[in-house]
Amino acid sequence: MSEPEIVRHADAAGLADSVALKLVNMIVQAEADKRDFHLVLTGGGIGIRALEAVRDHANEAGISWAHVHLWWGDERYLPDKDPERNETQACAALIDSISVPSHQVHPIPASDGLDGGQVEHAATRYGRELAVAARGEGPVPVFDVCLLGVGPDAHVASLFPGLSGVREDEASVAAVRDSPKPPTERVTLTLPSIRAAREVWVLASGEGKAEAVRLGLAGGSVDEAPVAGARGAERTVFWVDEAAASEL
Ligand SMILES: O=C1O[C@H](COP(=O)(O)O)[C@@H](O)[C@H](O)[C@H]1O
Repeated sequence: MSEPEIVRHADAAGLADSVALKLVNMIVQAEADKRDFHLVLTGGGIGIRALEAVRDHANEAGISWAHVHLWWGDERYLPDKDPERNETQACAALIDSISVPSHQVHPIPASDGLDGGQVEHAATRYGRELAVAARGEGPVPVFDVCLLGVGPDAHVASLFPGLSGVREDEASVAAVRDSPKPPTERVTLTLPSIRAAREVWVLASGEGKAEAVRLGLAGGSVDEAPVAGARGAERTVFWVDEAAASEL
């Protein structure tokens, strides 16, 4: 696992823009190499803002999305198109405006889908989809970049302090039934899946995230601060604005 690096920007706008530019450049390079690029999306304020910036830069540059696969780090287990779903927000911010092949967009199942409203079944289904994409090379494909927001309570994806999901070390995907942040039911990648990513990028903006960023970089108990366990195989970057960096 890699040691975290910190990239600081003055504010949320600069942070989102810089994340977007870096991502677009990586996608352009992968397309030039004709290599699949697996990107894990996040929900949350700065995560969605970064996707809007990706849309603007990508459309300006006219990039190809032919080899890009989009996954989600977590989802709020709600009906399809619910405005609180991370997928719905990502579609509005980015996906509806780009020409990524639809079979390469891999949303986490919705609560009104094929799983009869059973969040555990939805988690199992997503785990299977990941395994198929990994083509026998592991439980999940090698994600090029895993984007993660972080909550004020130091959660990442839907791995919350003190809940069992943080300690899951076998399954690639976990169901959450008791999220302290609504909705209570969620589906999340587990830490082993996040750590399988080449690069993990934690995005944090605003003073409310300052303590979580401090804990995430201090590398303390993952059970108390799941963000401390968010590390990439090759690179870990904490993209922060000055307010989120105020306790460093
Ligand atoms: O519920 C969630 O929260 C986190 C952080 O969101 P924020 O609005 O406080 O930035 C997000 O990373 C996660 O994907 C989402 O489901």
